[in-house]
Amino acid sequence: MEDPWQKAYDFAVAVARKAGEIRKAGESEIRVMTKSSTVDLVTKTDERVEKIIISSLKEEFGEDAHCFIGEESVAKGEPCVLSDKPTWIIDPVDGTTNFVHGFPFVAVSIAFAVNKEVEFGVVYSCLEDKMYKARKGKGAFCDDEPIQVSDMKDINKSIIISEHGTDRSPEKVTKIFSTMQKILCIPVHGLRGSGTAATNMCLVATGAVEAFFEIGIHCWDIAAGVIIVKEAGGILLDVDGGPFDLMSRRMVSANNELIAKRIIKEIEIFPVGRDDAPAEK
Ligand SMILES: Nc1ncnc2c1ncn2[C@@H]1O[C@H](CO)[C@@H](O)[C@H]1OP(=O)(O)O
Ligand SMILES: [Mg+2]
Repeated sequence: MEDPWQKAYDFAVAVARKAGEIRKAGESEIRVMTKSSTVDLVTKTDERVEKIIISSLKEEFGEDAHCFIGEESVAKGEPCVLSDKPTWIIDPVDGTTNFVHGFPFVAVSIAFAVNKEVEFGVVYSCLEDKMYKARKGKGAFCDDEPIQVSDMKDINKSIIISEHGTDRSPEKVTKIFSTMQKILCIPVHGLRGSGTAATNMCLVATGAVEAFFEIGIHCWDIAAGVIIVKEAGGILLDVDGGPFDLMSRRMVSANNELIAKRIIKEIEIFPVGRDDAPAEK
């Protein structure tokens, strides 16, 4: 039987590279704006790159063949609902704050979901020039080399990634730092954060770190990373240990269940609205 999504997968890799190159070339001036708060940044590049990605995909596959969830389109009021229809989930610039400051981890993240399950994902870490990709049942790769999660089972010999997001209300920041303190004091070898969720997940997939968890991320930050981690042999769970839900804005990705569950014991959960929650009137 002909492989139904191979062409889309190959095209996604090409589009991610093209989008990353636009970014690498740089703008003479980065125009920074804010979204939900003064630390939630967006640039004209984010908007421009997302438009280029979506119009390239529409041109290739037809105007109405697929659905789209894109970070900047949702910010402008487009719906963020994952249906059973083939859906592209796009973050044109994951790590916008890094991009604005010249901190060298910025990724383009493109995922494709069918029947609400991610079929393939591509993360182009454009300043490092690393292309991560994975397709359901076909393995995970970095620059065409197979990648595999770490086989570490000992939390005391692990590196864990987390981020602190853009919500700076003291209650949330206190919970985030309390969780980080508890994890550091297990103790673990180290705590890290690249500033991009998509890249963080690829670091789990390559075995550079054992786990990455965050509350507050969005589906477009992690959709491609989800399949890359799974295909590299890792697991995804909710922060309460239940099944992972792409639209819940909560995630633990890890090399194995032992490490994931050990971290989950320390996570102080705080509420965040779902990505697919009905828009407030
Ligand atoms: N409100 C939020 N809380 C936590 N993480 C968020 C967030 N909004 C975006 N992120 C994403 O999480 C990572 C850092 O916390 C980045 O990948 C960032 O994506 P962005 O750069 O596309 O905004
Ligand atoms: Mg993002």
